[in-house]
Amino acid sequence: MPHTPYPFADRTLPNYVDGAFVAAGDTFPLIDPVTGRKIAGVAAADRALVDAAVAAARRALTGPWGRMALADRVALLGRIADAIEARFDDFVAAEIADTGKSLLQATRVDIPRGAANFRAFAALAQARSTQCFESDTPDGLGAINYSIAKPLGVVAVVSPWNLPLLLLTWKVAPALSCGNTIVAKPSEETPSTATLLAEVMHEVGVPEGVFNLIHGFGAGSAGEWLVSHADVDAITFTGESATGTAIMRAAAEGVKPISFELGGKNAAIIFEDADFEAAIAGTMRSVFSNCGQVCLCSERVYVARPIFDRFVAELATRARALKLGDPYAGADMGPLISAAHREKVLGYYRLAVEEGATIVTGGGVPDLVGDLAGGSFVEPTILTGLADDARCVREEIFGPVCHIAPFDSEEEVIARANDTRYGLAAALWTSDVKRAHRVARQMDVGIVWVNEWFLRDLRTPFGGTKLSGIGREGGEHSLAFYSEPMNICIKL
Ligand SMILES: O=C(O)C(=O)/C=C/C=C/O
Repeated sequence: MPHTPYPFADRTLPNYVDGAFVAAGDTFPLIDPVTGRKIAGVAAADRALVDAAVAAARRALTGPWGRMALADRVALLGRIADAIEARFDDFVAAEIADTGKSLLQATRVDIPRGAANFRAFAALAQARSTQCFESDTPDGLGAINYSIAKPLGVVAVVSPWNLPLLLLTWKVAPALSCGNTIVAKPSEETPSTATLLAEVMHEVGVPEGVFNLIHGFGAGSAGEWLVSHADVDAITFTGESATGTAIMRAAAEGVKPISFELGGKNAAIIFEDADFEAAIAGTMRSVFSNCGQVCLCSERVYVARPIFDRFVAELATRARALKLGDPYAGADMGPLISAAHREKVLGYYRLAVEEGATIVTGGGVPDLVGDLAGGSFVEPTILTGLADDARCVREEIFGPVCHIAPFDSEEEVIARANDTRYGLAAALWTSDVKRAHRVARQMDVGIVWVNEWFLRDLRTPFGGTKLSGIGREGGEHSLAFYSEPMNICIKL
């Protein structure tokens, strides 16, 4: 179907430093995962450019941005949201070119959240209050203690390839709303909407140095130089737990605040009294959305034994009906992000068989022809029959796959669902309101959905426990992370 062309076709995506687009130096290829073809080149920031970006961000803290009134900062965030919406089709085309995600996912979730994140944190910053205490003193004259929120300073933002614009702006919006400046490093797989965001910032007049964008990939590149940079004040990262560990080591040197949203091996629990159709539809979304490449996806599904066979059969029927292919030809599900990630997921499909799984559906590569034959597609896959200690049940796969197991009691399924080193999210399906509250509270995760999945109120605490991360984003939790509170005591 006709659609907006990819904005950077056959060009070099530039870095954005101190208000200028910089495309000099080495480049690396940008691959469209639908076809496996190179669609552009990406300018890799060298260490000098990373230094320049951090220095520009430092300078901007004491320039017009640092002196800007809150109302003007809030208005600027609103203009960024307006500009994203004005270029909505460009952002959709860019996000799909980088990821191959479905038109529905890009137009209903990813790009709308880009604007929504800026609007949410403009409103939260505007409404923010601080604390004040009237204090008694021995002389009886009293004192006033009040607190103010100051920016952290220069914030390093390292964002992932699965929800590129959503997750980049989920950090950039609150960081800016609190008066910080930013050096952002998007995933090498998905530089396009981040580069469009830099164009938007430039267009709406965000002062130079406030938002900087650097590209790079692999070890010994921009991302590593950024998170270990001595003049960065804080680091926020969403991505794999192993990368989080490496970033934490780099942050330790300067004792820097870190905000991490990492991996998951999330459970979906379907009780016998669940609304069956809602549970099936909701679990289709929580397993296969974005080709299973969402940290909140359900890779472990537990179904009450009396409805187990019916649930497995129905989910498999619907999984087989998913249309894979070109996002612009109405595909329900696109490819994985890259050939390398496809190899990782296919490795788990093979491992599942070795571990004794029954492959209810999928387990391989779809038979796609023409341009799509070069894409990183895998079949939506449903496994059963694995033991709870199987690697496919314990390790994050990050693909369109789940393992479904029966359970017999509430206590049993809670214990099994919590038996993981991760602790991000859970989805519970039940019609019993008491059970919903009782079971939700016992889940060792940061986020529980009941009879829903990925319904998002941006004011709620968002993040995970254990290997799934450190801290919470969302609402006042983001404002708290991106601020340094200061208490001032006035003797009366
Ligand atoms: O919806 C959000 O705000 C969010 O952070 C989603 C994260 C998904 C990670 O894969």
